[in-house]
Amino acid sequence: MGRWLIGIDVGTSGTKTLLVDDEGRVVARAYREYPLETPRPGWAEQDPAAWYRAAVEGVREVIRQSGLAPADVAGIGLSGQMHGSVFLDRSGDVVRPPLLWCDTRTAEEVRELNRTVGRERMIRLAGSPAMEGFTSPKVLWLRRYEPENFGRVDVLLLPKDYVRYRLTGEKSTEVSDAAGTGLFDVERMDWSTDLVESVGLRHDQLPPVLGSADVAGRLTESAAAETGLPPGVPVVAGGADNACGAVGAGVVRAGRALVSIGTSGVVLCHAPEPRRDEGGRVHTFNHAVPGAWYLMGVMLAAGLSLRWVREELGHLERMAAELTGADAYDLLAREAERSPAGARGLWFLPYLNGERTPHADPHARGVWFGLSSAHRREDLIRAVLEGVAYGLKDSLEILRSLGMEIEALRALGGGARSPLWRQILADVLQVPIARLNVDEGPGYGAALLAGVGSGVWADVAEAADATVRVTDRVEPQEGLRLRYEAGYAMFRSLYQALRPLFREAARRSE
Ligand SMILES: Nc1ncnc2c1ncn2[C@@H]1O[C@H](COP(=O)(O)OP(=O)(O)O)[C@@H](O)[C@H]1O
Ligand SMILES: O=C(CO)[C@@H](O)[C@H](O)COP(=O)(O)O
Repeated sequence: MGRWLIGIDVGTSGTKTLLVDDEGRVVARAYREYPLETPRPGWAEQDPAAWYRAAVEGVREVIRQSGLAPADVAGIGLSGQMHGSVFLDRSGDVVRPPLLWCDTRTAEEVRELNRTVGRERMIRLAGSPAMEGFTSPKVLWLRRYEPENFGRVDVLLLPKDYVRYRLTGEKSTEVSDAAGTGLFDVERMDWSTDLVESVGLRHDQLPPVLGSADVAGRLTESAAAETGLPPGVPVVAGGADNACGAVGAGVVRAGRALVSIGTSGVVLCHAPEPRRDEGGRVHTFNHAVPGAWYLMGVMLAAGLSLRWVREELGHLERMAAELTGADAYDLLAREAERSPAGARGLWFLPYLNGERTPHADPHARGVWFGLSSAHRREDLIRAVLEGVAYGLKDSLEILRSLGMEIEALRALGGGARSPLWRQILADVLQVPIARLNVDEGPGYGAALLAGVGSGVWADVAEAADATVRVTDRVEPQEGLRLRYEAGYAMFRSLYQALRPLFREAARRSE
């Protein structure tokens, strides 16, 4: 039996597959994109079959790149975007496209849950109040607007659980993704009867909940034929992308924390006990480390804000990238470097799709504020990078106000690969931003979980300790502290001032 591991991260823009050796070295990687469907404004759906295809092709590609014998693979682990509602019928077919974490159609259902179950009770049981992105309001939405589809639901899975079901034929989930449903008691670590019944589901419509490193099943004959691996390879339960990101960044014990700029933006810290935020601004979810939790604040459009700039304003960079093979994001960052700290008095509110932490406001929208004819394109881009950093500072401040001691943040996600963005993070958040020897995040954490499940490492903390280390740190520049503190105060005031207008604008566009 070989000792090579595969980690598959079922992300929002695409699926990343990694092949890792038993010393934690990444030896091959593959990436397959798929579309994000927006059938109506605020809706976000994907085709689960596309996730599975991307995973299968990813496995084939990493094996091909490495030249490894397929029989040398010891285990597979999965990580995935959280909260998406994969409704399966009795034959295991998808009832309707899942509603994803970034889908905000459920504002009415969120109000209903926070009223009927009670906001405080939701926070105590589920670790967070009901929010548009979570799974439970999606179930209510289905029951209300598509009763026929609701009647066909046999089981509810999360995105990576669906891919694992296709690989193994077993339907299950695990603690870290169960925690993001809004149906799970995060302290008792079991489905909450009250929460499950509040959305009209029965217990038997929810899958068994495993530990993240438990072996959940083995590769079936048909999945083996599709992936090119031998049948019987163990597949571990895996974890939510943020839990796996934490494992893959070594955030596996108290005092460790990370900042991630992917599509979303996250500040997350390890928590040995399930401390809740009574204000419901950050979430308390179960970790992939057994018996542990993590607290996190989530921005909906962190990397997405820069991606939007690239798509809508970055024609030059996209063209240059196509001609020269450079990365359009790198070119945008280079342009932003020409703008000074504070972007010549320009602010950007990164609320393109509403915001979760700290405002829980689906109506908030993006804003450039302070624009004058003196501003240049470079200022517009820098203001976006700074606006995302200010939004992440909101999460950091809340975590600290809850007593979480955070001395430094480990950086993850595509955005954190930019040296300029890392420096801005260090300066705005006033904490050192650490880089790691591996910054693959969730897919890497999933591979480590596969290693634990197949006996390469004794437990999750040991796997992370053996493989993940800090390679360098960006320090905050003391000379910019006051400027960014003033910038942050203005950023916060802007949202407060605009909040009623965001509501008014939403009412007008109904
Ligand atoms: N070179 C770069 N410089 C700055 N930002 C980048 C760079 N490369 C990627 N990004 C940002 O990272 C985001 C994608 O991050 P990633 O971790 O791959 O996201 P996800 O897993 O959510 O799809 C992009 O939307 C972009 O904002
Ligand atoms: O909704 C959340 C966490 O609560 C998101 O973090 C999703 O889990 C996916 O984010 P990306 O990895 O695609 O940015």
